[in-house]
Parts: sequence; structure tokens; C-alpha cells
Amino acid sequence: MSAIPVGGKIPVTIISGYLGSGKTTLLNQILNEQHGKRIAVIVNEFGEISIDGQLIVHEDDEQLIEFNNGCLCCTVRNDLVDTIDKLVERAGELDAIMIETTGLADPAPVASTFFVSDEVREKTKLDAFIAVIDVVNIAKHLEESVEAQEQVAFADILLVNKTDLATEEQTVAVEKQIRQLNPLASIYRGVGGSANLDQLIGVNAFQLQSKLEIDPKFLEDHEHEHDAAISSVVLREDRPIDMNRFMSWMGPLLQERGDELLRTKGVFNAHGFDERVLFQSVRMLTTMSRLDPWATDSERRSELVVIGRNLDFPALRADFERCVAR
Ligand SMILES: Nc1nc2c(ncn2[C@@H]2O[C@H](COP(=O)(O)OP(=O)(O)OP(=O)(O)O)[C@@H](O)[C@H]2O)c(=O)[nH]1
Repeated sequence: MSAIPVGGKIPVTIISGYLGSGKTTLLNQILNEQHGKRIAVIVNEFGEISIDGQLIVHEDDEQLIEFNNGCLCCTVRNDLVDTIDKLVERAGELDAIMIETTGLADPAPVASTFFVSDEVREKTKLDAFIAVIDVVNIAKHLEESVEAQEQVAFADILLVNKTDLATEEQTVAVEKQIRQLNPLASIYRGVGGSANLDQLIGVNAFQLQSKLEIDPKFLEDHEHEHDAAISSVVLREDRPIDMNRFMSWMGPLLQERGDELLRTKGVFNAHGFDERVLFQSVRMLTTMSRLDPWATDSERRSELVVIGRNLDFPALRADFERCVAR
């Protein structure tokens, strides 16, 4: 990777993209490949608990700052401002700041945070606003979500991800569609964890003037309301979960209601496993993998975040409880 141009200012990369597009995967790639660089990572999740915090490779707790249960673009924006203020005090020690927004974030207020205070403006430089695009689902995201449209329109770099799951024709069609929404951004392709980081970091791609041309009110305070029909619930269980039973419930549920159950992710205390088990879904696509073993002194429990439209919380809780191993 090319050297990050510091020039006295800490470069900031904002990673956006709709739910489940591959933001955390990209962030982990950056952290893995950035040996020797001191990067502060700010992660914002829509749900009440952070699963990403458990999945992001980080060396110490000071390096990873998490905001849960609120969105950087609205409810926890002041927290972001305070955090950036504190981070710039450590300017000498930091090589870069990476921010992963929630999949539902409106991009403009997150980016404009870097222009609100003189000190932040003096000590940081927005390097690029990246939107990660889920090539399989972006057409639906754009159809259903204003935020998804804004993320694409606002980005300096559009990273078309999950190209391993699409044909060449599908990928070209997506590139055409996003090009119509954003004529200026660089468009690159990627498969989770193997993006060309030279194209994404240290690129000096963010131009305030062009953002002001798109949105003349970019630097003003934004009132932002999320799609009220989208909510999240955390399903918790201390008893071990029978993963076969869980999949027999979740598999058909996602097939039937994948357009409403937009995203799930959770770490499981799975019956018969010594390791923590990670389950994720993005609409109908699911993945399951083993993480590291449970620490001997840790409390084993399962926590699954479900994000979607028209969620029936009591029914989800009751069905989840039926997955307890007997
Ligand atoms: N096949 C395939 N799967 C991918 C790729 N990139 C990410 N994934 C998978 O897609 C799922 C979501 O990836 P994440 O990186 O967690 O997505 P995210 O954008 O951080 O998700 P949220 O923070 O919940 O919005 C995970 O199961 C990843 O393993 C890819 O290029 N190809």
C-alpha cells in the first residue's frame, strides 16, 4: 500500500454502504494490511449491541471506538464530534482514522462533522468517502432506500463488492446504474477482503467543492429521519443453541421474508462447539463460521441482531427460544 499522505493532518476514510454490503470485511482487510500504521477505528452499528466490535481485528481498546444503538448521522452525531475532538489531541500518534458507518447512514452529516470545528478542520483531512456496493442486492437497495441512493451519489469511490456472486453482465449493469447516480466517482471492483487498497486509501479524493455542488447545504445542520419502518431487535439466550434447529427456522424464514429481514448477525453459544460461532445473513444469503474458542472465564451466551422492516419482536423471540438445545 502506498504511504498515507499525512502533511500534518490525520487522513480520514469514511466507509459507507448499505446493510451487509461488506464494510466490516473491507475494514478488516485495511487493518490486516496496514502493519505498523496506527489507525483509530470508529464503528457505528444500528443495533443495540456491537457484533462488528467483536469481529474487527484490533490491537488495543483505545484503537477501536464503538457507537451502538443510534446513527452517526443523527442521534450519536455529537458523540462523534466529541470523539474526533479527543482523537485530534492525539494527532502525533495517529496515522489515520477509519469510520465505518451504519448501513442506514445518511452520508452528508457524517462527512460534514469534519468541517464543524476549526480544530478538527485544521488537524484532519477527509481522504475519501467510500461506498461499498453489494452487487447482488444494490438494485433493491436503491429502489427501497433513500439512504442507499445518497451513499452512492455522495461517494468519491464506489467499490463494487461481492463480484464473485454475480455474472460479468450483472456487474456491468450495476456499474452502469451507479454511474448514472454518480458521474464522477471512481468505480472499482472487489471481492471481500481482496480490494486494491492503493485505490482506496491515501488517495486524496474528497473534494469539498464538488460536495457543495451536489448539496449546497452540505455544511449546514442536517435533520435526518430514518425509514421508521426499519428497526432492530437483539435476541439473547444463555442456554446453548442447537444450530441445526436454528437453521431449520432461519433458512425458510429468510427465503420467505428476506425482503423484510434485511440483515442478521450474531455470535452463538452453539451446542457441541467450543468456539464462538458466527452467523450472518444479508437478505436470503447466509454464512456461518467458527471464531475463536470461548475464554474459560467468559459467560457463554448467544446474541443475534436482526434488522428489518415490520419485525414481529415477540414472535422472533419465541421462535429463537425454540432453538435452545434439549
Ligand atoms: N461472497 C462474498 N461474501 C462477502 C463479500 N464481502 C463480504 N461478504 C459477506 O457478506 C456478509 C456481510 O459482510 P460485512 O463485511 O459484515 O458487511 P457490512 O457492510 O459490514 O454489514 P453491516 O455493518 O451489518 O451493514 C458477511 O457474511 C461477509 O462474509 C464478497 O465479496 N463476497
